[in-house]
Amino acid sequence: MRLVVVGAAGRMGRTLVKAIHDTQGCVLSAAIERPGSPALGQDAAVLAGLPASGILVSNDALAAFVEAEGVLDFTTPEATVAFAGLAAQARIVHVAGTTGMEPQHLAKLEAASRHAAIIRSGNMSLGVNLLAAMVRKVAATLGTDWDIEIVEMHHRQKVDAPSGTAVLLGEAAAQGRAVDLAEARVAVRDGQVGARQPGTIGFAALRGGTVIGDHKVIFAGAGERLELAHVAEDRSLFAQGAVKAALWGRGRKPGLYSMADVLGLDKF
Ligand SMILES: NC(=O)C1=CN([C@@H]2O[C@H](COP(=O)(O)OP(=O)(O)OC[C@H]3O[C@@H](n4cnc5c(N)ncnc54)[C@H](OP(=O)(O)O)[C@@H]3O)[C@@H](O)[C@H]2O)C=CC1
Ligand SMILES: O=C(O)C1=N[C@H](C(=O)O)C[C@H](O)C1
Repeated sequence: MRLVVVGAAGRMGRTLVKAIHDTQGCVLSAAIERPGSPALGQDAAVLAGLPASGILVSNDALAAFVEAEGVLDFTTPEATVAFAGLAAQARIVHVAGTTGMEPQHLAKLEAASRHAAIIRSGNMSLGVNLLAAMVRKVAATLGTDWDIEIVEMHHRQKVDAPSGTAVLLGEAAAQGRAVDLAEARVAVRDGQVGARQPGTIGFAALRGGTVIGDHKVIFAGAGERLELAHVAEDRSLFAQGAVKAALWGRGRKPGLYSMADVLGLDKF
């Protein structure tokens, strides 16, 4: 499968180039960065710590997409919306791992998914998607006298909070309780905030050092606590998940899909 990596010089971009190199049946067909990026003209494989491939980083996304079958996109919400439009034009699979997406970005992704398969997830790992399925089940089993709090920690360079994974886990908890996360969510506490409101789902975001991604969902009841956690030890697990998603999406009809679809976890 011919794959383009956008944001190819970023932390995930470099990891994706390596994952494509390591996957039989996949080939890097182009590497894209924004206009003005110092990475333009550099060999994408060399940036990823591999021997030179001859694929030089460029900023002509549409030209790259029409020659490819899929695009792996871990960039920014604005860039991902633009790439979704181009991937729809080129009718190629779009794997969107970008987090911090607001409702207006998601609406545009939804529109683009009428023309091409988009697989979007705040976390492409098997472990987190399995955790989400467990959280949904536990939240459905326990009543609202069990408080739900989601704690995440990431490296100091991360720009969005709460993390996409924390939101994904919050959505799973909200689904389990049959409530709307937008109404139940409490993402900031500072000062005299008053006692915890029953039924809310709280978030706490920690930032520091080089932490790749730690997530914990706490169910706090009277006199006991249940904690479900995931620790990402290497970015390659997200990249491998993204490549798997692209392969799964090849030949699939247009639509907006999730990693749970790719991993067949809906039946869990
Ligand atoms: N779903 C998942 O499993 C995972 C999701 N993520 C998410 O992926 C995203 C990227 O993370 P990370 O790699 O750490 O971030 P980085 O900042 O290291 O990488 C993002 C890259 O995208 C580039 N970029 C930005 N705008 C454009 C554009 N318009 N065209 C082309 N390239 C562009 C940036 O270039 P420049 O720096 O020059 O602006 C940068 O090289 C985040 O939203 C993160 O949360 C991360 C890990 C796993
Ligand atoms: O920015 C990151 O690094 C990560 N982002 C994703 C998120 O926001 O949940 C996934 C992973 O935790 C790493």
